[in-house]
Parts: sequence; structure tokens; C-alpha cells
Amino acid sequence: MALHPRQYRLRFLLDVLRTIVWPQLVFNAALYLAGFHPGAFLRVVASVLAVPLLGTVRTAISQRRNKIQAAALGAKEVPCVRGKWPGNLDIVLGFVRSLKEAYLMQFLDDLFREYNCKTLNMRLLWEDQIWTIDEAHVRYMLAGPGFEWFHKGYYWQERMESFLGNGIFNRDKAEWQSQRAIARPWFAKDHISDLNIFDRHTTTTLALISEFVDRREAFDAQDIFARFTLDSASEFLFGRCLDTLHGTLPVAGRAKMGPKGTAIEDAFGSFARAFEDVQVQTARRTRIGKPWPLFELFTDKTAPSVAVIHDWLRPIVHEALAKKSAASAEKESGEDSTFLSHLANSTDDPQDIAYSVLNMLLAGRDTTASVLSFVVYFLALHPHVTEKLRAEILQAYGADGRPSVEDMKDLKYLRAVLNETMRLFPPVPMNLRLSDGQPRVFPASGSAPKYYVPPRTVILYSIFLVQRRTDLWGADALEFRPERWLEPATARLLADHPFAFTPFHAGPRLCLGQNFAYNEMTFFIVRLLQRVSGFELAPDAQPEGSLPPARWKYGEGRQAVEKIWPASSVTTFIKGGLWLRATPA
Ligand code: HEM
Repeated sequence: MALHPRQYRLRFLLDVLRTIVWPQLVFNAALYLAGFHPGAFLRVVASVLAVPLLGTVRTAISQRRNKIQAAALGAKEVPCVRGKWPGNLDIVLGFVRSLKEAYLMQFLDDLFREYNCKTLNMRLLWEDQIWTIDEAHVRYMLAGPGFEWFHKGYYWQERMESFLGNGIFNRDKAEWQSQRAIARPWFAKDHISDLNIFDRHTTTTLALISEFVDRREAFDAQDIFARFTLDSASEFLFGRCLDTLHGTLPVAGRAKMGPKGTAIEDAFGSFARAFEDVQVQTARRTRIGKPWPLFELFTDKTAPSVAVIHDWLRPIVHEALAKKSAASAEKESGEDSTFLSHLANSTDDPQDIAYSVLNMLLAGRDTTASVLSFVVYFLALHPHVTEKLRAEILQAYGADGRPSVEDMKDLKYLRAVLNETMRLFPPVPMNLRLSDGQPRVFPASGSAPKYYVPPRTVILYSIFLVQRRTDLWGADALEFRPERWLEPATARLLADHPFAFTPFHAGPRLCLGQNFAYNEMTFFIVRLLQRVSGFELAPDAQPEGSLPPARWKYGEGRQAVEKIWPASSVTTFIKGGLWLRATPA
């Protein structure tokens, strides 16, 4: 019987039965049949030990089965992490601790280095769980024959259901196909080529930034960019802007940490806080893995934030449905002038519409805001890049010319800066797939042989680490060097390894908003650098606890040079916000 993703408690209880209650029953039955009747103390001790014991026996059996099936398929088993504690519990704890203290994905990076491979079986709590940074394996699942066999799957849906419902990010197969078919027309060239939306919101955003610039005051660029992308996305999707840019902005020196960036205190703050909190909660579920319902048996921790988000969306959805009813009462055909009205014309269910819209808002707000924030961070760190970029922009448009969709394509250096930023900080740093009920085989890749994938295995892949691999990107892979995008070596690399750079995902589930996002980001940066000639980080204004720990300076890789704390929960962000000062042009 297939469970609905909302039945997470039932699924968890069934798992508990299988892993804890079942070993007890087997153990007690074995004692009984053998004629042993130990005292209460011995019985409790042995019952407790029965769980890891049976876990170990089960592991041995499944490893034997894996070996036989792998050999039959001409494949090898994925190298397995060997922790010090049963069930690799020390690895689980190390990973959880690293989320609080370590540089983003450093723990994983260290494990891949230690085992000197690109695909690893973590075998957490006696279960196969494959992690990969092998671009050939990612390609196989997303765009190769594996697309039919590797899906987001039940466990992903279970964690996201309360937030994303039956939206496009949270469905597979036929349901996903129908969501994609509904959404695709809204990303056709004529819809996304209208730069007027970006123009209006860019003007408002730059007016805000100018006030800070004139006063030489620090501001949180990440917060402002999230408002800009939300107002732009909402107008594109609903035909109505949420007008968050006119809310109260965080103030340097008084700002506190929110779930992701700085906490926001106005009405928009309640929406933003809820929107961010729900992402933090769902990311937490992913980190805990399958046992996450244990912490939410009696309360769904996303419920309060989800309620706030739906309170915001309800009037917008009802207005669209009311317009549709009015049109049908007057026997007019409802006009599909926005994505929302298009949705309203395809269903009467307000819940379905709300989830579709919410999925699009998540896609449209946080990803693009993340890239803009990291672009400006890099510009602050590398003034020579800012200078070169401004030179390209001023040559093309002068101090106040407006870009068009056609001529924006000629801004080669700006595209290089965007790509280099998304290479080092992809907005979606990590993703996962669940294999189907059959044994599968990853193709051989480099020196790695064909790898056997057991049925129903979770596979996590980190684009973040793929895009930082020195064997693909060269010895300077961890450096921010936009020039690499203008060199023939990068074109050759991408021809040989197209999955070495996939910030927008790839294959049939390629991001629908890719061109929309490039247009929006390019337009905004052109206008921003016409007004501002440089940026300087303002560590004095970062909320307490958001600066990188001092010990990072002695660590390996980018952590030694990072001046902000990169973090991730579904999307990548800067902890506590990106506080900086800007110099007027
Ligand atoms: C820099 C900006 C963006 C980046 C890096 C990005 C990245 C991605 C990634 C990695 C996925 C795959 C997610 C997954 O399957 O788990 C995705 C899917 C998607 N994105 Fe984007 N995105 C961006 C902007 C946008 C915008 C602005 C929109 C729309 C307004 C959008 C709409 C979508 C949609 C609808 C999907 C679902 C595709 C599917 O599953 O068929 N994205 N995006």
C-alpha cells in the first residue's frame, strides 16, 4: 500500500516496528524456543542489544545480496564509509555538528578526500545512502537513462509536503509532467522579455540603496535583493507586486539574526520570516533523514509558518478565482494575463493554486537573491573585477542607458561574473534522488568502475562540491576568477563534462526560470553599477554570531579566505545577511 506523503507519522511507526519492535519479537521468540528464561535485568540488556545486533545481521545479509547482484551486473560496490561507532553513528553526529560550526559542506569534502573517491556509501544507521560529487553519475540520473529510474521520491515529498504540497518541485512522473506543462508557457520568450517589471523594481531598489550610499551607512544587501526578487516575481506571476521594498528595512547595529539573514520587523517580515523558517525546518528534516518524524510526532513544526504564508496567499488566490467566476457569469472567456489567472482557469481548487504559486515564489525569490548577494560579495572582495565590469557596462550603456534583452547578451564579462559566482555558490547546492525498486548501475567514470546501486537507495549529489573540483576546474578552482569563462579551456571542459556546471539543474527537470533569472540579474547589475562604483564589506554591522569563526582562517580551502558565513537550507544564503557600504559613482 502506497502511503501519501502527509502520512509521515504512520510511515515512521512502521519503520520503528521494523527496526526496533521486530528485533525484540525475534529475540524473545528465540529465547522462548531455546528454553531460556533470563531475569528481568538480563532481558532488558539483551533486548537493547538486540537492535544493533539485528541491524548488523541485516547489514551483513544486504551486503551479501549487494555483492551477488553487483557481480551479476558486472559492477563494483560503492566504497563504504567505515565509522568508529555502530551504524556509523559517529559520522551522523559529526555531520550534524558540522552544520553548526563548519564551512559549508566541508565535512563532506573531507570525507571524499579521505576515501579518495567521488562516490561514497555513507551507510548511515545500517542503511545504504550514497553521496556523490561525480558529475557522470549526476548526469546519468538527471539526463541519462537513469531519469526513468531515479526520482525525487517519497522521502523528499514527505519532508516538503506541508510547505510545497503538490507543486512542481514536489512531484514526480505524471503529476510533475502536468505541472510542468501548465507552467512552461509562462516562460516563453515573449513573456520573459518584458523588462518593464525589472525596471520598475530596480528603480525602487536603487532609490533605497542610494539613501544608504548618500549617508555612507551600511545596509543589508541580501535583504534588499530578496525584496527586489520577491516583488519582481510576484508581479510576473500574479500581475500584482507584493510591495515588500516599501517595508521597514533592517538597521545596522540594531539588526538581529533571522532564520537565514537578518530578522525583519514589519508586516512583510512575518511573511519573510515564515518563508525562511519553513525552509530551515524542511532542511532540518533532510539532515535528520528518515527518523525526522520522531521530532514532529505531535506537532508539525512547519505548521505555524505555513499558516502565515497561506494567510498571505489566500486573498490573492480568491481574487483570481472571483475574476474567473465574474468572467464566466458574463460569458467571457477568462483571460490568461498572468500565471495566476492561467492557473485559476485550469482548476477551481484554491489549495492547488496556492501550492503552484508558492513553488514559483520559492523558485523566483531565493535563488536569484542568493546569486545577487554573492555577486556583490565578490565585487566587494575584488575591486579590480568591479572596475572591469563597470567599464564593460559604461561602454555599452553610458551612465544611464537602459539595457534591452537583445543587447544584454553582449555583456560577456557580466555573464562571466554571474557564472563564476554560481560556480562557487550555486543557489541550490545539494539535491537528492531515490532509486526505484530495481538494482541499478552507475556508468564507469574516470578511474571509478561501474557502481552498483541497490534498490530504493537515497542518492545525494552536491553540485556545490562538483563545481569546486580541482581535477575539473584546475588548481585555482576555489578562486573567484571570472576570466576563466572567457578562456577556451572552459569551453573544452564543458564540452567534455557538461555536468561540471549545472546551477540550473539539467535534463528534463531543467530550471524553467533560467532565462528569466539571467535577464533579471543582468538588468539589475547593469543599473546598480551605473549608480555605484564600489562596495566594501561592513563586518561591524553584521548581527552578532554571523561572522565566520576565527578558526576557519587556519582551515583548508575557501574557508580560510571567506569573510562571510555561507550557509544553506534548500537555497544558499549568507548567515545574518550581507552588510556593506557602497561608494556612489
Ligand atoms: C539564479 C536563479 C535560479 C537558479 C540558480 C535556479 C535553479 C534551479 C534548480 C537547481 C532547479 C531544480 C530543482 C529541483 O529539481 O530540485 C530549478 C527548477 C525550477 N526553477 Fe529555477 N532557478 C533559478 C531561478 C528561477 C526563477 C526566477 C524561476 C521562476 C520564476 C524558476 C523556476 C523554476 C521551476 C518552475 C523549476 C522546476 C522545474 C521542474 O522540476 O520541472 N527558477 N531551478
